[in-house]
Formats: sequence, C-alpha cells, structure tokens
Amino acid sequence: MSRPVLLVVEDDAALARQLRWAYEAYEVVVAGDRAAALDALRLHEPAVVTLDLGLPPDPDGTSEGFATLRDVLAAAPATKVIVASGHGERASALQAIGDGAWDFYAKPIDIDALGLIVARAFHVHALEAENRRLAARAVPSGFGGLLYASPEMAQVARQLERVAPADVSVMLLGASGTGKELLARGLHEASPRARGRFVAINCAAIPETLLEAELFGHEKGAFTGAVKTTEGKIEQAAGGTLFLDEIGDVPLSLQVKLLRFLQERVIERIGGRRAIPVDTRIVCATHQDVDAMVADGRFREDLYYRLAEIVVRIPALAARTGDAGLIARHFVQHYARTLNPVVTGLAADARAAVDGWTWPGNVRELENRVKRAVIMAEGKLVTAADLDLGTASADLNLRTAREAADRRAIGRALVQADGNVSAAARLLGISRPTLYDLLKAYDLQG
Ligand SMILES: Nc1ncnc2c1ncn2[C@@H]1O[C@H](COP(=O)(O)OP(=O)(O)OP(=O)(O)O)[C@@H](O)[C@H]1O
Repeated sequence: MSRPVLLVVEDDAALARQLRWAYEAYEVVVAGDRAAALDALRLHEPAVVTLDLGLPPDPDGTSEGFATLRDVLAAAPATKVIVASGHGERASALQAIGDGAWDFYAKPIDIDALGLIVARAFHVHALEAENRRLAARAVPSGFGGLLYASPEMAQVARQLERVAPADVSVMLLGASGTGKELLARGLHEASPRARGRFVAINCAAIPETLLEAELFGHEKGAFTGAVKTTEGKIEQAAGGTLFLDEIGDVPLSLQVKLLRFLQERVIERIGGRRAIPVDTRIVCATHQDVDAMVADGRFREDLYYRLAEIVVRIPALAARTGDAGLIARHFVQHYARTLNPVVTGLAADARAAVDGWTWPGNVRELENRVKRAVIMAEGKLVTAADLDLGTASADLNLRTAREAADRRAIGRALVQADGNVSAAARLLGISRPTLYDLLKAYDLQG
C-alpha cells in the first residue's frame, strides 16, 4: 500500500531532510516556499501539512506563512495544517489556529512530539472524510433536500415515494418545523405533476376574511379593493399540486367551500358566476390533533376523508435516531460557507448537546440555532455555548432527560404503529388516555 503523503513546508533544507528521515510511515514531500507548497498540494492532495510560518521572501516574519495557510485552506479546506511556532511566536501560532490551522508545535522540533500531532491529524482527517461520506450518502434523491439517516424518516420517505405516483390526497401530520412543507414539495416533485406548479398556502397565516379570496380568487369589483380579477391559489395550482399548510386552522364556513371544490373539482371566484374546472392534487398538513377536532365538531368529517386519503405522520426530530447530529453537521457546513468560512465543524460538547436536546421546534429550531452559532463561533468549531445549549442540554435535570427519552420512544412507537394511537400505547405499555396526555404535553399530536 502506498504511504500517505505528508507535506512539509519548510525553507530549512537540513531540517526538512531530518523530518523525511524521521517519518518513514509517510511519504514526506518538502516545499520551500508558498508556490511550491501549492503545487505540491494540487499534485499530492495531502491530508496533513506542516507549515513553518517564516518562509521566503519573509523568513524572519510570518506574513508569507499566513498567506500560505490561507491559500492551502482555500484550495483544500479539509486539510489539517500544523503550524510551527518559533521561540516567542506563541501569539502567531494562536492566530494561525484562529485562521483555520489545526494545531501548532514549538520549535526547535521534538521529532516524537510532532510525530504524535501528525499521526493524530491523519486520524482525524480520515474520520472526517468518513463522516462526510456518510453524510453524503444519507441524502436521498427525490425528496428535495430532505436529510436523514434514521429508520424513522426512511419509513416516511418510503411511504411518500409509494403514494407520489397515485393521484390521492395526502395529509401530513407532524409538529411545527418537522419538514412538512419540504416533504409536500418532495411529493410533488416525485409525482407525475412535477412539471406543474407547487403552490403553497399557509391557512393559519392569513386572516379568516381574506383566506377565501386567497384560495378561490375574485372577480374585479367583487368587494371594495378588488380592482382587478385575480386567480386564487387553487386555480394557480392547476396541473400541479396545492399544499394547504395548517389545514386545521380553516374556519368551518370555508371548510364547506373547500369540500364542494373537492367533490366537484370546480371553483367559483368570489363575485363570479362561472364554474371553473381545476385539476390539482391536494396535499395538506397540520400540527393539530385533527382526530380530536373531528370528534368535537371543529373539523368536518366529510372534508377530513376527502383530504386524508393517505395520512403520513412525521416524527418529531428528537424521535429520529441520529438525525439531529447529521442535520446539524449539514447546516454548519452550509452556513459556514457564506457566514463564517473559518468554521469547520462542531466541538464534542456541541455534538453531545445536539443529541441530548429535546428540539421542541424541530428542524427549524436546529437550523436557526446552528445558523446563529456559526456566526457567533470564535474558533474553528461551534461549541455548545454558541448553540445556546450549554446549560440547557438534556442532563440539565432529570425532568428534561426524561422528556427527551419520552419523546424519542413515543415518536418511534407511533411510526411503528403507523400512527395508530391505541397500537402505539400498547407498544409503550401505557393506556391510550395516558398516551394522549403525553402527546398533548409534548405537542407531538399527529
Ligand atoms: N430532514 C430535513 N433535512 C433538511 N432540512 C430540513 C429537514 N426538515 C426540515 N428542514 C428545514 O427546516 C425548515 C422547516 O421545515 P418546513 O417548513 O418544511 O417545516 P413544517 O413542518 O412545514 O413547519 P410548519 O408546520 O411550522 O410550517 C425548512 O427550512 C426546511 O428546509
């Protein structure tokens, strides 16, 4: 097997020779200045580079060393650069770490100590490469950017893949921020209507009085302010998919009109007299407990059956084994690129905090926290404190630890039981009312 390449950027030829001789486990490539270092980087793509900051034409300063560090990391950001700090240059070594170097060592060189740092750098590089490979593999095709590695979400994706080609209505149930809109879009893209439009409307965000016009459109002069004829969202989605988010917030009066559209597949704009046929697929979502709403008359049962030919339950993020860490890594890389390129990953305490947190706001909360943390991070790694999870992680106290465990177990049981609350309760060994209480308490309805 060929030996891994260690690039030594060093203008002292005698020292470079000594390193080549000492590190026989590696193929040591030596570069004496910045240009040679970059050539060697392109040619050998070394995982690890040792860098003397004092390079010609500035052998007594550090400017050329820092420029080399910048160029190396710009060309190959995953490279582990270990910086040499001469006597009294500790401050520049620390600055180099801030600029993205992986570690530093003090001159004069202790061959064994540097050897350990180098070996560890190769090891970490290999782990990170493996992580990236796994993360890349975890991105499934077809569901527009949805990230997961958990069996719980794999099951959801499979269900949606199966129903995408059939022109049935789909109801997505899940707490806020679990990715319902992303899944609805994925469903559209995997369906024969993919060439048509995906039109989304959040029924909770629009005042009751305006919702009807938004959905059905209006003719010019239908009401004060209706200065021109306007198509509603339903018409806009003709040939494509209409995503009705927060369907549980549609008032009863409008539920009747929606039902009529779903039965007859024609709409009438407000103030219009013409029935306009519209062919669109309906996907809807809610975080509310629609079963309970139907039971106490807040949601029409006949409409429910039209909208929910297929019901898919989206587990809370805390109930997806391993997904929070995976998604956090993705967002760190994503936001680091534009907001703070020095940041390369999550510190160990941050990873533990991400795994332990209950994520009441699900993926949206995770994305927001990571984004803010990337901006706030002072070094290469995002810490638990940057995520604002430092004191609030699951081991804050027994109650939060229990809640996290409850959420995970309930989410999994619901997925396993295909959303059937009685079956999930049996799996969990608790009564149905107790499970309902827990679903309510943790806002896990659906
Ligand atoms: N599995 C995932 N992988 C990557 N990003 C995700 C995932 N799930 C959700 N997101 C992102 O999280 C954010 C929230 O997702 P989305 O808007 O789909 O949630 P939602 O369930 O519709 O929320 P709400 O009910 O509050 O409208 C979006 O920015 C979305 O891109």
